[in-house]
Amino acid sequence: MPKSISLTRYLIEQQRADGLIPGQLRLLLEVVARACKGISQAVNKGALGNVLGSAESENVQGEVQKKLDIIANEVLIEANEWGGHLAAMASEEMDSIYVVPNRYPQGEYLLLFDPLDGSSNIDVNVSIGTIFSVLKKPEGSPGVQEADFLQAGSKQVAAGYCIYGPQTTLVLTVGNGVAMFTLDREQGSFMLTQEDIQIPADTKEFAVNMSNMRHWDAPVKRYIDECLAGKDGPRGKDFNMRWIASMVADVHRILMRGGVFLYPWDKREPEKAGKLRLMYEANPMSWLVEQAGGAATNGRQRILDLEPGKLHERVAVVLGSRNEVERLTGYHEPL
Ligand SMILES: O=P(O)(O)OC[C@H]1O[C@](O)(COP(=O)(O)O)[C@@H](O)[C@@H]1O
Ligand SMILES: [Mg+2]
Ligand SMILES: [Mg+2]
Repeated sequence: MPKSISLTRYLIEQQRADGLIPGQLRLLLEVVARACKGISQAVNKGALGNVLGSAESENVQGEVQKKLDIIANEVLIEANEWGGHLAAMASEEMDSIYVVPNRYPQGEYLLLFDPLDGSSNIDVNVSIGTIFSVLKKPEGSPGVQEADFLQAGSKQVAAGYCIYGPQTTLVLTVGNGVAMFTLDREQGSFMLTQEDIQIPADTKEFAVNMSNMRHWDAPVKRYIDECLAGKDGPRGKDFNMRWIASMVADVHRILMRGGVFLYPWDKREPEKAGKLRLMYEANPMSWLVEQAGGAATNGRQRILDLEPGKLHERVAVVLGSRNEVERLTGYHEPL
């Protein structure tokens, strides 16, 4: 890998050489990256910037919003609304879609985001992130409505996340493998630090919130019981466990060294398919994981094939090292 390739240069090369990125999409991704730099700065300031703590408001899912949830949402909207590449945006923190105001030029893309993932970790200085997904507005539909967003994850044209951890790192796919860029704070640029990221097919590490074990369905319980049985159990090997409670950080670890991540359906709220949101958490992460050679299902079906019924739809998630995802998916009865 040649040294010193910035995100801008990487995207221009993808546009030129591979024709994978139309000009408007390239500009859109640069704006998202710029917004992430702004969010990273706010995260870094922490208490000094008065950005920690609760905002005393609730989002559409009934979750108490943190100040940084709202700041990150505003940064993303303000950065993206005037550039001319977007028709509308949707966010975990907004009830309905945000249509680009008439005073700005209208573009052909739809941007979805979880502005701040891992909100419970904001105040305790643990890695958090921004997750994003880009879709194309369906052709021929006048204006833009929520229904335009309801496309399967397989229709994404770009997806990624930015993790605010010991380093600020942006991980991206446009359907040509997964590339990673680390923020060089002296230059103010994201620099390419890894290309063609691959998740090993096998692993000895799982990530799940074990405190929910008594609420799980039998196939999930069986899978974890077998991992816990270690060398003496049916798997014949010892497993390690990690749970950061920021999906972005758990998925980042899996992209870096393998592993399997589970947030299954459970009996606490049986009417919900899962905790995580399909359109701006599971879909972008599933595409990244597949592009890195891994797999992602809801226990039965490939996540990228699910047809969303609503913007804030929830989904059960199993993703990561291919053989583990296939094993757990195999434990579920087919539909
Ligand atoms: O606290 P729990 O139940 O373990 O849930 C943790 C999960 O919730 C999330 O924080 C949900 O994301 P938000 O912070 O964006 O709502 C995931 O990132 C994480 O995997
Ligand atoms: Mg989230
Ligand atoms: Mg969030």
